[in-house]
Amino acid sequence: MNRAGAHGRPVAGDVLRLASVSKVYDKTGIPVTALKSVNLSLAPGTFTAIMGPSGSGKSTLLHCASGLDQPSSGEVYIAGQQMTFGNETELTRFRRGRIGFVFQQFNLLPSLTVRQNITLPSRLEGKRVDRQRLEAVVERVDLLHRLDHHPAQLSGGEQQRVAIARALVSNPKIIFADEPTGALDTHRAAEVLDLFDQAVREFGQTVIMVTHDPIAASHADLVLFLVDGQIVDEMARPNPATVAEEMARLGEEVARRHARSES
Ligand SMILES: Nc1ncnc2c1ncn2[C@@H]1O[C@H](COP(=O)(O)OP(=O)(O)OP(=O)(O)O)[C@@H](O)[C@H]1O
Repeated sequence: MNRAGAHGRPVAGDVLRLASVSKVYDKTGIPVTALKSVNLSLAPGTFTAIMGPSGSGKSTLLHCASGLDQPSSGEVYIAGQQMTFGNETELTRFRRGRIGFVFQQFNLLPSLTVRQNITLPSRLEGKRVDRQRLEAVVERVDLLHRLDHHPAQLSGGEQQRVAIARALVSNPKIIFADEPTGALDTHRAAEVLDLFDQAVREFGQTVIMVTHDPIAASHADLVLFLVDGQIVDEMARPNPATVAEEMARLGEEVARRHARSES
C-alpha cells in the first residue's frame, strides 16, 4: 500500500494527498467512472510513476491531483493545503508556485526564447526570478548555451529539457509529468528521465509521472498500478522487467474481467 494506506490516513509532511478521490464523467448522460475512491500520499523528495492499462484512469488521476480537472468527490491536498475547486482563477492561483507541469508535447511558446519560456510562469505571477536558482537549473539541464534560442531551433529532447527547467525554476512543491518521454527517442528519453532523477536527488523535488513505458517507470522509487480507476498494486525499486511483467499480468486480468462481464 502507498503511504496513506487503504484508509487514506494523513501522514505528516505529505506533499500530495488524495483522500477518497472519485471521478465520474457524465456529460453525455452515460456516466463513466474513471476513478473510484483513490487514496494516495506522497512524501517530499520522491519519484513516483503511475502505470496501468489503457483507460485505467491514469490521466484522470493526474488531472484531478494537479487541479487541471475537478474530482466528483474527495479531497486533494498539496503540502497540507486543500485544493479548492472554486473558479478557474482561484485554481490557477492555487497551482502557481505549488505545482509544475511537464507534458508530452512540451507546451513551449514558440515566439519566446528559451530564457523567456523558463521564466514565464514566475513573471506571470509577478515574482522576481531567483537568478541563482535559474542558473543552477539551466546548468543542470545543460541549456546555458541555448538561452537565447527559440523552441523551433531545438531538438525534441532539448525542448523537453526547457519544459523541465520551467517546471523546476519556481521550486514547486510537486511536478506532475504526463508521458514526458512519449515523444522522444530512447536516448533523449533517458536524458529526460536522468533529469527527473537529479531533480529529486539534488533539488529534493517531488515528481509524479504517468507513463506507458516500463523503462521510464523503472527510474521511479515507486510504481503505482491502476486498474479500472483503483490503485491495485505498487512496486518499490522497480526494474523494467518486473514492471513489464506486472503490466502483462494486469492486462490479462483486465481482459478476463471484461470477458466475464460480457458473457
Ligand atoms: N472527458 C471524458 N468523458 C467521458 N469519459 C472519459 C473522459 N475522459 C476520460 N474518460 C474515460 O475515463 C476512463 C479513464 O480515462 P483516462 O484517460 O484517465 O485513462 P488512461 O489510463 O489515462 O488511458 P490511456 O492510457 O489510454 O491514456 C476511460 O474509460 C475513458 O474513456
